[in-house]
Amino acid sequence: MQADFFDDDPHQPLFLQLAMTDGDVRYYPNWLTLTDAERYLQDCQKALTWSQDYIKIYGRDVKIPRLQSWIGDPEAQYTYSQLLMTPLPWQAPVTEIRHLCETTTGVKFNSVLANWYRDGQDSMGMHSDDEPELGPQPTIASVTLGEPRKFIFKHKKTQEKVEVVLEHGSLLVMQGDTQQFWQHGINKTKKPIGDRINLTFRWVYPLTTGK
Ligand SMILES: O=C(O)CCC(=O)C(=O)O
Ligand SMILES: [Fe+2]
Repeated sequence: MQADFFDDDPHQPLFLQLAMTDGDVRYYPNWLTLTDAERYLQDCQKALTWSQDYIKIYGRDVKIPRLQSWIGDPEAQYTYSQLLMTPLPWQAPVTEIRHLCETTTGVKFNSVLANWYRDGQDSMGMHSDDEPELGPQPTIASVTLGEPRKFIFKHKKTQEKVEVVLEHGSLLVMQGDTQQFWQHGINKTKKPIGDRINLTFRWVYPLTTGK
């Protein structure tokens, strides 16, 4: 990973600005203390309602390779890979982490997609979080708890790749034009690895009915 370290505001945690054109991605290692990260990992595993959803690929229903939970304010309905997700109510661990994300980024979040990668065979295909309900330049705050995984960015036009290992207790913030120009994802790995929970906080604009 190529990056510059930023420490311009002593009241804000340190972050690395990833070296990439057409995008704005910041990585905050050790964003949470180890004690908090451990506690949040266990609390999220226990407290959230997890399900293995299906997505349509070429007209067929395919089980996604991870568990998910969609949480948010009631109006924050969201389509993910053609799946309309109605949010579950906020719960203690995610509400706390949401406030920490809002403090670090200076933006508000009304929903979170939680992903549970149970082992190396769980993954996330390359995609952009560019659904219309997220607006043109969404800020997405992505918190990692548990096993570190390699996060891959791929530029949509130049195919350029940028990789960053997302560590336990870290925060990744994607903003500006990042979703317009880049895809991101997590590959499977044969390494014997354990659980990772990722929380991606978003602001979802309520869908208009066209009336
Ligand atoms: O697990 C991750 O780090 C990525 C999750 C992600 O890209 C998403 O939920 O849209
Ligand atoms: Fe994503």
